[in-house]
Amino acid sequence: MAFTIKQEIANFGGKLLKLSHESISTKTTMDVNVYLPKQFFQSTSKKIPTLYYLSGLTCTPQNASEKAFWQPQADKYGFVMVFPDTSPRGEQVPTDPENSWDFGHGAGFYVNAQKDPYAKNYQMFKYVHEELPNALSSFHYFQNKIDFVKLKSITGHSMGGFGAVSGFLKLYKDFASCSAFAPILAPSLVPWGQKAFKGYLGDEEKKLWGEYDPSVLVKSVENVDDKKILVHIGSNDPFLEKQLKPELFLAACKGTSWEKSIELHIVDGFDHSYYFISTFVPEHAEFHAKALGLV
Ligand SMILES: N[C@@H](CCC(=O)N[C@@H](CSC=O)C(=O)NCC(=O)O)C(=O)O
Repeated sequence: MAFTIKQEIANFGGKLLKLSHESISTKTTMDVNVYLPKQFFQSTSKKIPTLYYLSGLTCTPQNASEKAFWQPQADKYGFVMVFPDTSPRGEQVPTDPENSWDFGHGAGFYVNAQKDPYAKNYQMFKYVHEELPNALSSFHYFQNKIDFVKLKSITGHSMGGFGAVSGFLKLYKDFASCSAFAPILAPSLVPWGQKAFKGYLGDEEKKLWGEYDPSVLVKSVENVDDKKILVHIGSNDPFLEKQLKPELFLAACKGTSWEKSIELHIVDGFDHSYYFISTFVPEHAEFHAKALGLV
């Protein structure tokens, strides 16, 4: 499917492209930002790997593009950044009946909805993990110089941190590495996750909840390649105790192949914002660059 280039912006050593395309999965127009590092504009025989960044509640592709400062890191190591949107949007797309910001528009939770009226559009897992990488691969602008499908890693923030870890565990072989900032890692047990899973997957479908919940997935996905998951959470995060609850995820990992593979850092004084995220982006960039064979 073709992309429309809405804006092409010189940024650090490369370019930020603001794209949109018609999605088959969501049946809507989807926005996505792609940062092309300086290496894209130099002659290279090797394909450039990709780091996908999944944003949190209320975000569009702009939040992280403007405030996370991934771009200088992408230039430093030579990876492409992809910033997808967080949900389908538009007047015809149903949203939260309560009009709250934790469900519906801007809150697709990276699952494939099964419940009406959301199932028609909220197919974000399929969109992010299948449709988008394949569509980007065939976009002529990129001249086949980028590997969007086979050489990729994933990261994200909050709802997007959940999406990154959930997607990584479900598609273990597809990703070189995974990290997350303030992720929701036990969604079935916290209010944001319960509301989203109930609305998109159904209250009666607890088995389906487990197919996305990282705290359930770690019990069945074998970490055969001894991959690590890097996580940072601020000690002053207002959502730490009610929504993030990293202790539940650590407890779930106990006795599994993931027990020694979660590198969790609770960092003193930081909150939930992009001031926190941008502080630790360089550490996450290096972590992914190593796994992608760039250092
Ligand atoms: N209602 C507020 C707060 C919403 C918020 O904090 N959103 C976070 C993600 S929370 C978990 O997924 C966020 O990333 N906000 C965008 C930002 O640029 O900080 C609001 O609407 O901002």
